[in-house]
Amino acid sequence: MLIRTATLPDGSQRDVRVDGESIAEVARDLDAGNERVVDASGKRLFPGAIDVHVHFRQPGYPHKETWVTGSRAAAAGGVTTVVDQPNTDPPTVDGAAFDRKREFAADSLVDWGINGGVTADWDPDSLLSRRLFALGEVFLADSTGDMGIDTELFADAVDAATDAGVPVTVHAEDATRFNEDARARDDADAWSAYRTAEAEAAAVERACEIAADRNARIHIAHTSTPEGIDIASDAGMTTEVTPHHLLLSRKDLDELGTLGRMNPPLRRESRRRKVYDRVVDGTVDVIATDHAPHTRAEKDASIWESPSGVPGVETMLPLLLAEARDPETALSYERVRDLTATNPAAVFDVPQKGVIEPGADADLVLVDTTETTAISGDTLRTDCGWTPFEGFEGIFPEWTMVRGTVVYDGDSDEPFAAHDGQNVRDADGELL
Ligand SMILES: O=C1C[C@@H](C(=O)O)NC(=O)N1
Repeated sequence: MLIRTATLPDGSQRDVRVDGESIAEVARDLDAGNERVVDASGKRLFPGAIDVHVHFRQPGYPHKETWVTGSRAAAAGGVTTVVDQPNTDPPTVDGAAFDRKREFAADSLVDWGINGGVTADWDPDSLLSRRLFALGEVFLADSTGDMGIDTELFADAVDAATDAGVPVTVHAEDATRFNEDARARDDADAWSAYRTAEAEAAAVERACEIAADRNARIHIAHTSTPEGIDIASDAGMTTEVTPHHLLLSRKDLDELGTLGRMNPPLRRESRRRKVYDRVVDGTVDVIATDHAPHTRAEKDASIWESPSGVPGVETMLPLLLAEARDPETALSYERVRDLTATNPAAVFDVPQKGVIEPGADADLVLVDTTETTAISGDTLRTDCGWTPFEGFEGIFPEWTMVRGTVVYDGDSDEPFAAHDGQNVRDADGELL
């Protein structure tokens, strides 16, 4: 396929030739051979997004999401690689559980990686002998799945992963810093009052100290506070922010109710703005969704009983593109590309993804940034059927390509192609 006159994220116009699964050429005025030509003039072409933090719920909870519905949601949102987290049933804490999850991942329309987790009864030897994407999210406090561990076990896990050459991602909250007084309340904001910003900052600090003592590098998942971001960044570690911590705050909880409960929770508007600044200025490395679907019926409970988590894989890139288009924000299309594709590929060492360059995987997303659509839970592909971003404007893909195959075509009556997503390759081009 020859994609003609596409506007790349940096504003330059190029032709992009796709040959098989890879990008063959990126240049001006390429001659068309015997191939399909797509006129992309006036449209923008992005590298497919790499969402390094999704919960696709299989095995264990297929009523919340499956690899089929989750990966369709990803493709419809311009995400061409997803990385699944270990809090499934069974939890992905040994080699057998990894192998079992791999069978479900075979249903994925987009490329994928599988993370391994840590619990008191994990089996590091068998787990780390598998081709993990990363060890993580390692939970330093309980969340969905109750996989919180203490810092001693965390230190052992960092040692084991570092010896095996596997990156570590951390869910950093310190439950000893939660505000027990908030337990007396029953409004939706009580969750944010309970799981405090200080609890995140303290856990980030401790995790970074443990890593630094070992000369190891860790990646802090879904940082929700400027304090947490700054501590990690000053310690030379990488950070990730979710779209919900970037765009929503405690002031939205009146309307969201328990749909706005997640871990870490939404923060005050003043903190959200500072998180946004750090996303714009390059302090934050990665945007990832923490796509954590639960059914509406499950969420429809008291703030203390409702499960934590919101869906997000389908709306991340559309929301960020709408932010970049808005002249009132300082977010650029180039920065969106870096946060969603180039940086996650660099942080996790997946060099064949995240860039539009000859030799890279042809993971591409074409968008028309002149058109926005109001986001609605009714039309999203995630099986949970709701979104915390109801009514927000998004710029959705016209089509999404994974390794040369258009897996999602928004103009078609049958938008999803049959396609086998693959485990991403490691730096040597070997299948993970
Ligand atoms: O850490 C997590 C886990 C996730 C889930 O539901 O799996 N939901 C969250 O809100 N945070």
